Amino acid sequence: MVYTIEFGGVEREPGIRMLHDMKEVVCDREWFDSVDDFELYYMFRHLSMSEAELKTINKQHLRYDITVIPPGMLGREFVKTAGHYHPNVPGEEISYPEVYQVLEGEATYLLQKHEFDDIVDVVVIKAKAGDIALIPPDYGHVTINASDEPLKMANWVCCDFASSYAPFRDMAGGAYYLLDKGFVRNPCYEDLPELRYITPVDIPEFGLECGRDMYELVNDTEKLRFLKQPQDFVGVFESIVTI
Ligand SMILES: O=P(O)(O)OC[C@H]1O[C@](O)(CO)[C@@H](O)[C@@H]1O
Repeated sequence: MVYTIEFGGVEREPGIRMLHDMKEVVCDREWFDSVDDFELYYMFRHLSMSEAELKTINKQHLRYDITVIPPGMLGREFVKTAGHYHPNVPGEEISYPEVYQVLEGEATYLLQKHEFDDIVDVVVIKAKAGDIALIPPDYGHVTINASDEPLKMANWVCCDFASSYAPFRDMAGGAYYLLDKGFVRNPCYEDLPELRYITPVDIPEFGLECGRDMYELVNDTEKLRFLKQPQDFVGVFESIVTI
């Protein structure tokens, strides 16, 4: 039976990420080779509470999604998303950012920044229900559910681009794996910086407040312009990532 959620009074069917979609990025290869395929997480994209709001969201080139990641282990590793980067905004030297909010459960976000062939920064944000986690431009990201409850999270993102999964696939996953014994380095990456931990914060410039449902920004989409024109908000991104 398909796992569904209700949003805006409508039952929604998900896109489903299967274990086999994650073939290249799972740490525990022995475990991977020993199990049959199964459903890992559920992606409900292009959501809105009403048709009128969907029109507003589409007109603004935005997308509001919900993702549900049931708890579980991929062998020794906690269940996670495939990991992706976003492309640069056309004509700019900066990539599209994204913002997540945990709706239920707990998330561990792993963010990593490339400069040429090097990873120059790796950041962990641990977030609980209500918390906001901003993915600044130029950071690839993975979401991990390291709890024993389902993780339900929302995101706002610009809908004008396709995510890039290849950098994570080519390196057998993110810079660090979160195993039952804690974070370990992914040996495919050379010269990794130490993990940095930052905490979820309110971002008043973007109308984002921990504990306040960020879907409400559908009524104030100007606040979400940073998702489409991040080049105008570089100072705000810098202040958040250095906290
Ligand atoms: O498997 P992916 O594409 O990394 O997706 C995880 C979630 O991230 C998003 O792509 C947003 O970045 C959601 O639409 C999706 O549900």
